[in-house]
Parts: sequence; C-alpha cells; structure tokens
Amino acid sequence: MADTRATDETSDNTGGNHSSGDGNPESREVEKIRDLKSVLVTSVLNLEELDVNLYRGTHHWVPRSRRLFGGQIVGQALVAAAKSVGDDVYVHSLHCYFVRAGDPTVAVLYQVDHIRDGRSFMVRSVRAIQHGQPILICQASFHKLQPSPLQHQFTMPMVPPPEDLLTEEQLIHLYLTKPNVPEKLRQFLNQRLANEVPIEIKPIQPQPSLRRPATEPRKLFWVRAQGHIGEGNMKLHCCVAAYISDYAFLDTAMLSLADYKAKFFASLDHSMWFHTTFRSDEWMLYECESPWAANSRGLVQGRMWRRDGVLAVSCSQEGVFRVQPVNHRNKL
Ligand SMILES: CC(C)(COP(=O)(O)OP(=O)(O)OC[C@H]1O[C@@H](n2cnc3c(N)ncnc32)[C@H](O)[C@@H]1OP(=O)(O)O)[C@@H](O)C(=O)NCCC(=O)NCCSC(=O)CCCC(=O)O
Repeated sequence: MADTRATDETSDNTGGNHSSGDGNPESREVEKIRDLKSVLVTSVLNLEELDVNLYRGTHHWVPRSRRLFGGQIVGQALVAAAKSVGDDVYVHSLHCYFVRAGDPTVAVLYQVDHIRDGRSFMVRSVRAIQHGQPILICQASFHKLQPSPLQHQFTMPMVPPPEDLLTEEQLIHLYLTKPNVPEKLRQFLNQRLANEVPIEIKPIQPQPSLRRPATEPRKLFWVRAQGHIGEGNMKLHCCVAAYISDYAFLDTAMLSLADYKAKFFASLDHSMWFHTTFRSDEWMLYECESPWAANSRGLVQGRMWRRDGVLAVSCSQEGVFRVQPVNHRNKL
C-alpha cells in the first residue's frame, strides 16, 4: 500500500511538513505548538512500570462529566499490552468494556495477562484498576506482518482538505465575535476553549449553534494529535489513535434527535481494528455514523482515513444515553 508519511528528516527537527507555515503570525503560532512533542507521548501514554506486567498511568485532560475519558483508558491499556510483545508484531484489534466510571483524582493501574503466544498472533488481556476494582477490561490481539493477495477497502468520502477548514477553536473564536451571543452560550464556549484536550479537530460541516435540527446520524471531521510525535514508532501511533478514536465519537448517535439533551451518557464498550501504518499526528479523516439507537443505547461505527485515501483504522462503540427534552426558553 502507498505510504505518504513524512520522513524523520522533515518531521522530527522542523515540526513536520505541515501546511500551516504561510507566513502569517497566527499560522506561525500554530506551527510553534506543532513543534512541541505531543503531551500524549510525553505524559499520558508514558506509563510507569511498577512491577512485571504492572503499570501506572496518569491523566492530562478530564471531560466535564468528571469521569475519566474512555479514550485515555483504552490508549493506556494498549500501551501496557504492547509492552509485553516484541517489535515484530502489531496490534490488529482490541475489544474493551468500560465497567465502572474512572476516578480522575487517582492514578490507574494496568495489569497485563499473557493469554496466548501463537506463531502469528499474540493475545493479551489488560485490566485497568482503581480502588482495587476493574474500571476497564480489554483484550488486544497482535499479528505479524503477513502480506496476502486478498486486499480491498471502501473508498474515502470526498471532503475539503484540512487546509481549507477551520479548527474547532477557530470556529468558536469566530462565533464569539458575533453580536448577541447569549451569556450562557458564551460561558460554555469559553469553557471549551479553556479545555486542554490534546487533540485537534476540523469539522467538515460545523454546527453553527447548539440549537440544531435532527439530522442523519453521521459526521465527518479531520483529526490529529496535538503536537509532534514523528515517524517510526507504529505501536505508539496505534495507542494515540486509540485515545483519539473515543473523542467526539459517541455523540454521533444523538444527531438524529433534536430538542433533547443527554443528561447522562457514557460509552459501554469500544472496539478497534488497525489496518495499516499511519501517523496519528498527521490529519486523518474520521467518518462516524450511527446505524442504530433505541432502548437507551446507541451504536456508533467509525473509519479513520489517511489523507491519501487509505483506510487506516475502523472503530465501533455502544453507549448508554439517558435523554431529556431541552427547555428552549432557557436554552443556550
Ligand atoms: C455504564 C454504567 C453507568 C452502567 O452501570 P449501572 O450501574 O448499570 O448504571 P445505570 O443503572 O445505567 O445508571 C447510570 C445513570 O443513569 C441513571 N438511570 C438509571 N436508570 C435510569 C432510567 N430508567 N431513567 C433515567 N435515568 C436512569 C442512574 O441514576 C445513573 O445516573 P447517576 O450516575 O446516578 O447520575 C457503568 O458501567 C459505568 O459507569 N461504566 C463506565 C462508563 C465510562 O466511564 N465510559 C468511559 C467514559 S465515557 C466517554 O469517554 C465518552 C466520550 C465522551 C466525549 O466525547 O467527550
């Protein structure tokens, strides 16, 4: 398969061959941020080894729900599992259940069990533990590279390139310059700007306001890790993709329902399939859709495309949604 990744010469020392260096001060600022090593690599996915097959992870960003971000727990579980396999195998899939809410005030322990080492495949089971109890159980399977003539993939949807689109932050700044933005909405948007999510997003069809009509439960956005990671460590890019894949994914299921908000929602499980090499610090198109929702649950499926059209990762997740009608008089 074609591989359009930047070489280390162009990416490690210069901040990569990213296209925002057009001479204007805002772009230079963005470029400076891109030069910094991603916090995902320097801290979030940098687990401390406590004992054989036992690791400790800490947090960087905690969602407004005050429960740990699911993508962080999955990403860290995959880091722990990947430490127990050699460099000649790559994760091809993982399957997780979120069984308890994560407590953001304490670290998470990751205990790895070696389930089987086969000739081609190796399977690991990881338990993420807090307060002596599992918060996540994860099975991850690794595979040697075994090329085969059996090859196909869907075609990437046609969308504008990331260079033609604004980031979520830029869209919020733009929106806040409008007159008559309700105070509650202004507060909400300023809170979003203060969020230190280590992910950058460029929506293909930005929602102009929070008051939106019901639509087809499908959305597309460009996404990448904030900061620089560089080429070379495919295991690490898979762990970063696991982190990224859970962000802004589950709410796809809510798009079909207008005039309701989720008073409680959480992901129940998360599965991923890794198909080929990619860079998680380069823009990837995340195509998210929800084929079904009912009975307080919704299913979402996602595909992450490299910008050269290669399907890199597939994901799926089911979540629980407890919804209530929005009172539009008090609505943001
Ligand atoms: C999924 C649950 C909650 C299931 O546990 P449970 O004891 O069976 O909980 P539950 O009974 O469903 O209660 C949960 C909540 O739902 C309420 N509830 C229960 N039944 C009803 C009803 N009929 N009507 C209205 N509300 C109902 C309950 O009162 C609970 O609410 P509460 O927590 O008390 O406010 C649990 O296993 C859990 O917390 N697992 C961890 C889930 C998690 O933390 N996932 C990862 C984080 S979510 C994420 O990262 C998504 C991405 C977010 C993003 O895009 O920013």
